[in-house]
Amino acid sequence: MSSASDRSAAPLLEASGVSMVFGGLTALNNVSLTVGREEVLGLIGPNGAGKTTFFNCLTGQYVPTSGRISLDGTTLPSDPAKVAAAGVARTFQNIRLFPNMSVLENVLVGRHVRMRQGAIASIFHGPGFRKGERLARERSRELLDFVGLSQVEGELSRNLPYGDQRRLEIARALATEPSVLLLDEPTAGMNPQETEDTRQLIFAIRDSGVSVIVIEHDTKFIFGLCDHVVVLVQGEVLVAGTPDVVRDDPRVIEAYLGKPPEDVAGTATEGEEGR
Ligand SMILES: Nc1ncnc2c1ncn2[C@@H]1O[C@H](COP(=O)(O)OP(=O)(O)OP(=O)(O)O)[C@@H](O)[C@H]1O
Repeated sequence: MSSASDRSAAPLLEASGVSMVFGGLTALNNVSLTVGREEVLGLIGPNGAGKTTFFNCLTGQYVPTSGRISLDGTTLPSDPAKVAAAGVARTFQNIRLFPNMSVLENVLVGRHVRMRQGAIASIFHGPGFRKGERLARERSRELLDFVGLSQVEGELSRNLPYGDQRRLEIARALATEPSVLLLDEPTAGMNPQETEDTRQLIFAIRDSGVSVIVIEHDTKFIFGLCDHVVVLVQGEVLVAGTPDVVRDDPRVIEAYLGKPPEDVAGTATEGEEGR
């Protein structure tokens, strides 16, 4: 039997030998990685490397052809609702808010993953239901405060500026009370200030006790953010390690980035600020 200290030393999320084959195309081949508690892991790689497919396997959207994914030692089911309830939340490459719902309502949608109202209470809006709704609103407002959107809780989400829509997606994902948050290109299309704000928000999420996996093409952002980085190329792990190790690996520079090293290098010290 494992003790509590054994458990806290063990990885929070573990993928072992995950492969995903679509017809004749191997999108993922034997991918293994771990994510620790309160860790930010970066997942980088060229277009078509399999990054989003890997997220889809983690969240139960895809059933891997082979391999195992576990959270806190328990194998995750291939069912998105059950995976969300187990503690894995995500945002998408393209924003998927409910455009005609308010900012607060969008977060409440995420919150409902955690609500345990009985059918009778829901139908008759009894005291249990009303209390649950009140608590859900309170928690949703806390999250809006956390991401800096308290002032606009009544706005329709479609009227928010782009960067705020991305923050709202993160608040909605956090409303499910995840232990691991998956962010798919959270800074795509952002200006430098929004990108920096997102970096600080991810540090704050980590410090609140949630592990984060981030897919990004902006390697400078990744190297300045993450504790560990995994490089996927053609569905396989090419290199994994700390930002320093990954940035200096010639295979990463040649095989993945094909860019001069000075374009690849982020500053290692940037990543240490958040700790
Ligand atoms: N549902 C699917 N059916 C068939 N092929 C798929 C499916 N989903 C992904 N693929 C293929 O798997 C490969 C990996 O795609 P994926 O979107 O995971 O890459 P990615 O690393 O996220 O790329 P990008 O950086 O461009 O988003 C691609 O060749 C893609 O066409």
